[in-house]
Amino acid sequence: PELATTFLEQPLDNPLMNAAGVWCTLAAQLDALVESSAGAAVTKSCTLSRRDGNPEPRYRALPLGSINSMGLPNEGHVYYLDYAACHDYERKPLFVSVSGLSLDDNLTIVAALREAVLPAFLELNLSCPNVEGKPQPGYDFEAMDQFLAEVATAYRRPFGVKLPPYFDFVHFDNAAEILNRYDNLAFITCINSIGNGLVIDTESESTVIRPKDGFGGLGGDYVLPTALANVNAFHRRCPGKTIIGCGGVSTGEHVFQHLLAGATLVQVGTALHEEGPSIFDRLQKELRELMAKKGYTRIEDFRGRLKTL
Ligand SMILES: O=C(O)c1[nH]c(=O)[nH]c(=O)c1I
Repeated sequence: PELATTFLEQPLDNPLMNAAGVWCTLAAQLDALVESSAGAAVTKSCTLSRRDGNPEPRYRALPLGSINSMGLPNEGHVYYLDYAACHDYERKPLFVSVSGLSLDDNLTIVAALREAVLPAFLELNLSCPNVEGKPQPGYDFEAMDQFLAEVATAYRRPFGVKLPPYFDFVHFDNAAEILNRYDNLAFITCINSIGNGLVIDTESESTVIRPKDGFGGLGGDYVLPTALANVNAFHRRCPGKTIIGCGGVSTGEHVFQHLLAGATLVQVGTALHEEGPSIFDRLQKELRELMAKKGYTRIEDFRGRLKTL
């Protein structure tokens, strides 16, 4: 079976990539992703200036996934624009994730990305749940609409957004109605971590991460059904846009389910953090085996064809 696919008319060897924030904060990590069999790569969400992020421990792997409150540690937007300027786009696409701390910061970063005239894809992160005192725009529809109006106008080129998970059909409807207003908003990445979960260690009777009294974003097995729901909800509501699935992927079967739900590309976070970039070989092998068993030769044979009862 063939895993080759296209994204915004660009050819990719396969639909797999990292989730923003995982294995992508430093150039050496990004180089490892470019060397790996991932079909594409995305940079750590960046702010205007470099940030240390939250105090450690701020990430914890768990039997069923992970919890994190990294606090947006990154090298500042220029570092990632420089990386994007040196990337070989013939080899695989590169996405630049942007999560400015204000609308003005986002506009400054987006303007710099546009001035650089690079083939990189902008993934505007509206869903970081871990910066104290900063509510995430994805849960404030007025703010989200304002951010998108200004960024869409300033950037003028195709871009995408990284959304938080929603849990209510009215929220799916309201978010989709906003996204559909922007013609150059070309792709939607669902989902970011499920924000502000609390993991308790019974033996020590304590939280397991330091920031925010132990509250942090959940990833891994915990979030797969929510991720699939958000992928399918926006696939149904935004027919003109491309969906990137993210959340709960650790096997080829999970990749298959995201594609069935309507995703075009599939991002891997927690499992990549734990297994390393060789995971992309395993996921492709498992996906090919599943496709062969089902008699599919290409991704378009089943992508978006989830049946209902
Ligand atoms: O804490 C983080 O750095 C972080 N952590 C997440 O789980 N999602 C995000 O978008 C971000 I910007």
